[in-house]
Amino acid sequence: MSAVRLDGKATAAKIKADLTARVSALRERGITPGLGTVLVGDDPGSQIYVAGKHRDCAEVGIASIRVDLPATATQAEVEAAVDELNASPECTGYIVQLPLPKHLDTMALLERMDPAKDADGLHPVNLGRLVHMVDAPLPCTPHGIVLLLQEYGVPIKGAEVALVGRGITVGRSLGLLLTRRSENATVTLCHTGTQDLAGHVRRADIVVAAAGVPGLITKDMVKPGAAVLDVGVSRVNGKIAGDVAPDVAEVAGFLTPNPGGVGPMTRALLLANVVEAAERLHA
Ligand SMILES: Nc1nc(=O)c2c([nH]1)NC[C@@H]1CN(c3ccc(C(=O)N[C@@H](CCC(=O)O)C(=O)O)cc3)C=[N+]21
Repeated sequence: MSAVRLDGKATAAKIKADLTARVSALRERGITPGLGTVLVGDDPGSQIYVAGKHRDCAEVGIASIRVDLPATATQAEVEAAVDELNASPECTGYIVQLPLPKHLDTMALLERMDPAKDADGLHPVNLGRLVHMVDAPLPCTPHGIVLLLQEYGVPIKGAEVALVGRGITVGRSLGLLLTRRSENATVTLCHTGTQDLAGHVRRADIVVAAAGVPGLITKDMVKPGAAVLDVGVSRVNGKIAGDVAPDVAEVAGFLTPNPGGVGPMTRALLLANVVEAAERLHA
């Protein structure tokens, strides 16, 4: 048996085609959505992601504004960049690329962002709205995962879901998303303090691996037929290594390739947040 491939690249292309049409409708009204990125330092991974985001923008007709600061930038300098994007009419949504260098106060910077321009859905006000189950820009990776499962008809309602990793960008936020009434999944949020990880994963109909530990999820841990989504982006010998061991494909019913799975969905849903912010602003 071999798992159905959850093709994030192809699904993201469909989403981008829809966004391209919505961007041209906005442009006909004289409105150009614009994505801002704030990148501090020269982490090679972050450089690649930010460059990719600007390429994606060009593809769907979104303008982009890039602010790059040196690794030595002070809190005040990064705050000034945030203030500038908050005030800029060309910027309808932006992100501060994470993680930031250790000397910076990430929470203070996120709180300083205009929640209406929060393209990542990670502003505490927007995460609070998600907790309250009211409308807000959604975190991109969790939203992308839900759309990818829906695209392939993987049932979410009533499913047992094991989330591996409690990070704010994936596990924690995805748990909130999947337990809304509209999704109605049952979620177990596993983390480094979990006693019996294999036991929790084995019960799951859907497994999302976002721990950043290469090969953490092995074949023996996966229930036959389960959907497995690999969010891991570790680098081992220069190559992307996911959190899911390759032979999981022999037992899983559905599996994301990596690369080509969750990553492209994350990028597409970032664009969606920027377009939605522009639509909301000019409604
Ligand atoms: N504020 C913030 N928001 C983020 O969304 C954010 C962040 N900070 N910091 C870093 C992580 C990582 N991340 C990825 C997005 C897409 C791919 C992606 O599209 N990857 C391609 C492969 C790209 C390659 O080959 O390097 C793929 O999976 O097919 C990967 C990683 C977003 N992040």
